[in-house]
Amino acid sequence: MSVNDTGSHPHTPVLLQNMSSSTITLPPLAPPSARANRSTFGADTMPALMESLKDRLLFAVPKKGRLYEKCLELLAGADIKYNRAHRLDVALVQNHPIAIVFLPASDIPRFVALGSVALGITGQDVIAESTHSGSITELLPLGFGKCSLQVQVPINGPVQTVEQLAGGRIATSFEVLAGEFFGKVDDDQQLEGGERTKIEYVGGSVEAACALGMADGIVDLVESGDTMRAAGLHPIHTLLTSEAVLITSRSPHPSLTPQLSPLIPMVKSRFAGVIAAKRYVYASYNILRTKLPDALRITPGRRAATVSPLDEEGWVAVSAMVERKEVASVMDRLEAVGAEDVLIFALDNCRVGV
Ligand SMILES: Nc1ncnc2c1ncn2[C@@H]1O[C@H](COP(=O)(O)OP(=O)(O)OP(=O)(O)O)[C@@H](O)[C@H]1O
Ligand SMILES: O=P(O)(O)OC[C@H]1O[C@H](OP(=O)(O)OP(=O)(O)O)[C@H](O)[C@@H]1O
Repeated sequence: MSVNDTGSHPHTPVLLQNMSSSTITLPPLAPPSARANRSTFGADTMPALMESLKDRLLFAVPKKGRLYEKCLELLAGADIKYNRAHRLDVALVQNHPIAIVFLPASDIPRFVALGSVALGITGQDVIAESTHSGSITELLPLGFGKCSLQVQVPINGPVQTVEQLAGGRIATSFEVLAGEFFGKVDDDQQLEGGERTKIEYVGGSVEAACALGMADGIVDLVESGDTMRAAGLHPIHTLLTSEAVLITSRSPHPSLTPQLSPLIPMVKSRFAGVIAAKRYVYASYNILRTKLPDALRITPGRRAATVSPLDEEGWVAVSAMVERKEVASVMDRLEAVGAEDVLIFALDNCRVGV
């Protein structure tokens, strides 16, 4: 994961670099040589594309990496349909006045904060690292891309605390967050001669830095911990936990017209429905009315369970939403209190909030 939110961005899609339309604010241009090599958006294509983006809400989605597939699933679940031409980083949505803009996850906070795009998906880690975090509102946590930003050191090395790392060398893609964190450690430690911890930027494979002798410790993202274990590292401190979030700018761009503004709550509520449908299942069972209190303690439902009389004296049917991750244990416990005909249904979609 490489983060570079402050300077010019060699990977910023040429479409966005070249467009000059009232609908978007322009990031810095890439060097002419870089532009000359990217022939996807010829002079013929550009005006038509710019015209088609007018009166559309621009929505930035990571173009690759850990968040990409999950974002596509979310868009499909929310019935946001688009055609993406080969090599094109902009896709027009067919059934809404929205255009999806595929950007590097680390650039999305900047585009959203500047109002160049109205909505975006990226990781909270990337937002925290961004110089624009103060201009961004998180609308909805998306439940994927969960990871932690940790200080990791060699398992058998001489350094085992962050205090011992003070004055040493740290390799990271998160220069801002690591710099802030070790700045405080340095302030507390007051090393002789005012020595400070050195933060070295690396764009990826950060875990290799200690073995290569370029760092005493690293600051990097960890999910399962497999990468760090394989590199002989272990965590000694967690700077933050993160997941993917739907974001917008704190101060909406003037291009966000009254026609386009309602699309933001619509996308948010559709995404929330897709997330909830993944998180919950629908449980239904029959039980003797005398055992109902025991059963309702197991399946209280989100607001309350639905209880209906059965056409058999003394029996009721119960239905309630249950968290998917708990479903096996819920079924065991229902059986134990006398529930019969326990059925579990997957939800296709729903509107219940998350
Ligand atoms: N191991 C992981 N598990 C879960 N989420 C992760 C993990 N690594 C990264 N992420 C999340 O995905 C985001 C994008 O990371 P990823 O490494 O896929 O970026 P990328 O777009 O490939 O960027 P780069 O080219 O800079 O490496 C991160 O900012 C973080 O929010
Ligand atoms: O705890 P784990 O589940 O093993 O995941 C952690 C790894 O995932 C990320 O890198 P990624 O694989 O995205 O590649 P990168 O090093 O090129 O950024 C991160 O930088 C770690 O290397």
